[in-house]
Amino acid sequence: MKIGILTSGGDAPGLNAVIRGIVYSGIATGKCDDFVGFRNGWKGVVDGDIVPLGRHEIKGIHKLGGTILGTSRTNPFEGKGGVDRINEVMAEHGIDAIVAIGGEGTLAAAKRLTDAGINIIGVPKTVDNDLSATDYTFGFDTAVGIATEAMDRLRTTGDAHDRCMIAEVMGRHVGWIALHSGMAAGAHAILIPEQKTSIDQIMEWVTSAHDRGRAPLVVVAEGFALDTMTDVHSERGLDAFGRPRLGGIGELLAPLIEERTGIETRATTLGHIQRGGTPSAFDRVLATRLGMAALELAIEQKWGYMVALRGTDIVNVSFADALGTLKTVPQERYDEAKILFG
Ligand SMILES: Nc1ncnc2c1ncn2[C@@H]1O[C@H](COP(=O)(O)OP(=O)(O)O)[C@@H](O)[C@H]1O
Ligand SMILES: O=P(O)(O)OC[C@H]1O[C@](O)(COP(=O)(O)O)[C@@H](O)[C@@H]1O
Ligand SMILES: [Mg+2]
Repeated sequence: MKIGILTSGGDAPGLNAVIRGIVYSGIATGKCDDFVGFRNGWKGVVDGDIVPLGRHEIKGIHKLGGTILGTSRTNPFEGKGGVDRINEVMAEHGIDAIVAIGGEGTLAAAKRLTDAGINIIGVPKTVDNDLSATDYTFGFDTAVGIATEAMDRLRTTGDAHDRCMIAEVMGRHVGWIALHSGMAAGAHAILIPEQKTSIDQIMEWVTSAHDRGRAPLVVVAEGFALDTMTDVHSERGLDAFGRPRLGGIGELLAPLIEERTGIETRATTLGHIQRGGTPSAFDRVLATRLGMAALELAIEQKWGYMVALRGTDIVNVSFADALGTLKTVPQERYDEAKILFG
């Protein structure tokens, strides 16, 4: 069997470890030794942009951030794409199956293509950790680690100047990165999309921390909205799929907090730093195991399934069951964190 691998959507630390896990386990078990990579996500499938993937290409890549294959947010049904074109490219290159490593967007496309008869296995990826079918996605632990380290640094400069520091993190429409990095850094307030909050409440938390002699740290997820806002804060237009590009809520909150509390306030948006660089050990192990399990699924020809983490086990979930609902931060996880606010 010849397997083509692609990485699609926003990159996440651990993508290379998945690629290595698939190829290496295929070769090591003797189950498959014929792999190629599609460059830049679905774009490479549609364009027939294909590179060899052998032992040489995957050597040591589990330690590297980004993806050796490149990624994009290309929709495989748009432009010259579509089922016929993809079948044509696969036949031309003798490719029997695709392993698609991506988030909910990539996997939604994978489901449509599988329904049309193309052999696809999925591997879930996102720093946002918002896929409901898996307990954790690789990339999340690394992003939380980077954000936590940044917040530790924001706290020392905040302390030195007696300022309120706002750290804005990624996560799109969920607050997982904010919740975990905020708890790890000991934030005085964590603002997430799942919990609309008033400026008065934020002011109360900031003032109470400051009254105890602390330099308040406020962690805000990019998708957070104040209770007075009708929509998320977006000032950079739409992405290729027509979704609002998020970012900037921290800068919006800073003058409001400063004005109401009288405490000098600075905002830092961590942005793509959270997705760059070397994956954590946890993410390398998770990504490698997911890659190995994806290879097994392909050998079993379980098309239309993705691998997922449940507890400490790697399990299989059908695309149909995996897609649909976002994994948001449950009320009890927020309530637990909130006890330590202020
Ligand atoms: N329902 C869908 N059908 C077909 N293609 C889709 C669908 N949803 C998303 N895509 C395509 O997949 C790309 C990757 O999805 P995106 O959400 O950007 O990243 P991720 O895979 O990380 O969630 C999108 O830019 C879009 O072109
Ligand atoms: O890299 P871009 O296109 O600016 O997108 C930023 C978005 O990508 C993410 O980092 C990851 O999202 P996906 O996993 O859906 O690709 C979000 O947290 C963020 O909102
Ligand atoms: Mg997505």
